Amino acid sequence: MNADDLGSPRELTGLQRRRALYQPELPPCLLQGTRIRVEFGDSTTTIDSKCADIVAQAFPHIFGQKLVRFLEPHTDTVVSESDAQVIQEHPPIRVGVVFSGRQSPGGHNVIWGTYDAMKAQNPHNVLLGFVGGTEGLFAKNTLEITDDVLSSYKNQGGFDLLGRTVDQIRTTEQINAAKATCCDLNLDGLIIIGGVTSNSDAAQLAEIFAEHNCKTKVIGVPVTLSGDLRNQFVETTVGFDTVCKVNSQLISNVCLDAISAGKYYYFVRLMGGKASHVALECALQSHPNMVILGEEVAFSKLTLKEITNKICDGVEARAEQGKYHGVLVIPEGLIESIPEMYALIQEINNLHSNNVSEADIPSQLSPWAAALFKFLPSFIRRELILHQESDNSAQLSQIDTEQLLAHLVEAEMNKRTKEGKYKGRKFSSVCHFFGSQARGSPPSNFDCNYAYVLGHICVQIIAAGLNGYMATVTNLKDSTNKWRCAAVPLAAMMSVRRHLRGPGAVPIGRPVIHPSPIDLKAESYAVLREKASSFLLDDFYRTPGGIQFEGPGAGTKPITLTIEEQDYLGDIEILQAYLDKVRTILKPGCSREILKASISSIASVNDVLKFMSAPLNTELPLYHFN
Ligand SMILES: O=P(O)(O)OC[C@H]1O[C@](O)(CO)[C@@H](O)[C@@H]1O
Repeated sequence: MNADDLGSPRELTGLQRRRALYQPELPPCLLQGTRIRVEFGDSTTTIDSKCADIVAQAFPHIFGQKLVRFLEPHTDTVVSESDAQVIQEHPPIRVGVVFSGRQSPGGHNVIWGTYDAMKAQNPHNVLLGFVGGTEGLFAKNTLEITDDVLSSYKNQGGFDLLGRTVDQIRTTEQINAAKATCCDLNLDGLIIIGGVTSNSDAAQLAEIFAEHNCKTKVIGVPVTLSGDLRNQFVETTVGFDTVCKVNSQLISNVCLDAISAGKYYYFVRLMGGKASHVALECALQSHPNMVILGEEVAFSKLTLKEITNKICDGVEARAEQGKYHGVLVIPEGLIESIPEMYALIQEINNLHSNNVSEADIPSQLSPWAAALFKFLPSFIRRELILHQESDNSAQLSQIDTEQLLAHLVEAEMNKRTKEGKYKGRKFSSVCHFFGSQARGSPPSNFDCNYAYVLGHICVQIIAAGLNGYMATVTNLKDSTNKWRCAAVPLAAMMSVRRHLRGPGAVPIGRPVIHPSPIDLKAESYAVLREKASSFLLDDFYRTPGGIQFEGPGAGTKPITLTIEEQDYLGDIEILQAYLDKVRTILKPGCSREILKASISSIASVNDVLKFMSAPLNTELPLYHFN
């Protein structure tokens, strides 16, 4: 990457110029300018109480800190004056900000929000961006953020204002370099923008700074498209909303393309890290025929063979209905959830950690792993041994799991054909990986607002002198004026993995913030499973459309369903009821195709609602049946 290309003014298109004019909304507590009430709540331990001792030992300086809320100064409060304060004085401060995670729509607005809040507190405040991500931090490569610098990056996608590199502040050398930079630049605060790994690194840095009496306060901001930094304190991450909306649109386009020609199976893999939040959300939005989540595969311990058979059974069932097209959605983390693949990847990771070269890895695998490795197509073998991610795991974005599955499904379908078990047309597939197509999108209004608010909160955290905290906002499903702003100790989100379950469980590894998996007991997953056979056979495709930033279409989409769960469940129930009702009044001769076309063109749930409450003989809204 050429650092000279970063941070320079961009030539904006008409849409980008309009987007730059969008003014993100702030909740009331942040509208009061500099008069904000800081309220200290309970002391924290950790989200997994069984690890509290280990976390306390690893982070003696930042463990156990209090939860903090930011409120309007006049808010009635039940806490004593010693537990709340309105900071009156704002001497000039110097703050650094760094992108330490993969690009995610909305990241630029964290910087904008930080800048605006700093300038409102004191016009002499200085915000320095580190050019080239964490490597820029180590090398003290800065760009002062000004109105001019920001002007072409407001509400825009990408991370190209500052760029990013290794996403890691972990080795002694890296930590020392970061410390030297913060001391030399006399920083009061360092804001680290990223996901679970970067926020774990932020905690480590905060601990070391506290131990060495370094005055720089370290703050983490939850920004990752994966949506996996989610726990009792964090509802969602910046970028997840946009990425799910864009991917859902892409999937629904693929669905309509598939049904139009009726000849291909589309295998779509979605970027989103180890957890399957993006895949679940997009499946609920677009209703592809099949979706296989990593968490359910891990839970049921499904092998590669079983997954292949499951897909082939779906293909056969559809062929019986004369359908030779379909759409399968998988998360990129699926590969690691398949037990035998997980074990193989672990062996490869261990060899990497022992500095075995990529070329030598195949010959050093254990016999069973070598056998599995040999069975895999050569493109997957090549991808599996690529060098590791910054958290020492496999590079999921580089492993074409959708192509592996398409390859195995085709082989199995050919076998079934030869054996006379499958008599349908030849199986044919097209593969897609949707990653940067969505990741580089202009952020949705939700992500613009969320990121901008988090930037403001970072400044309040630094003004309150807090170290080792994450900026958070809750109540996100409500309008911005009901959002609740807070700061949560990073140590409170940490836990340690265990080897086994139960009393004999042995903790392994150091405490970090782990990605949260899909909760298989959650309502959203239950809906997906309940509708699985309808999705598989009925081509119940849903067209959420592209993001509408303004105008009549802008307010029609909910934020991600996993936050808006209840509203969505209503939506899907209504659609199903609509389908049932349509079926009961179909005139003889109305073809199934027409019915399907009408269902997939439903424009608004309100139309359906109106129809549902009308008498049975009412003419169908929007659609005509022969
Ligand atoms: O584009 P890159 O560098 O391959 O990064 C992709 C990775 O980044 C993430 O978005 C976040 O870690 C993962 O979901 C994905 O595997």
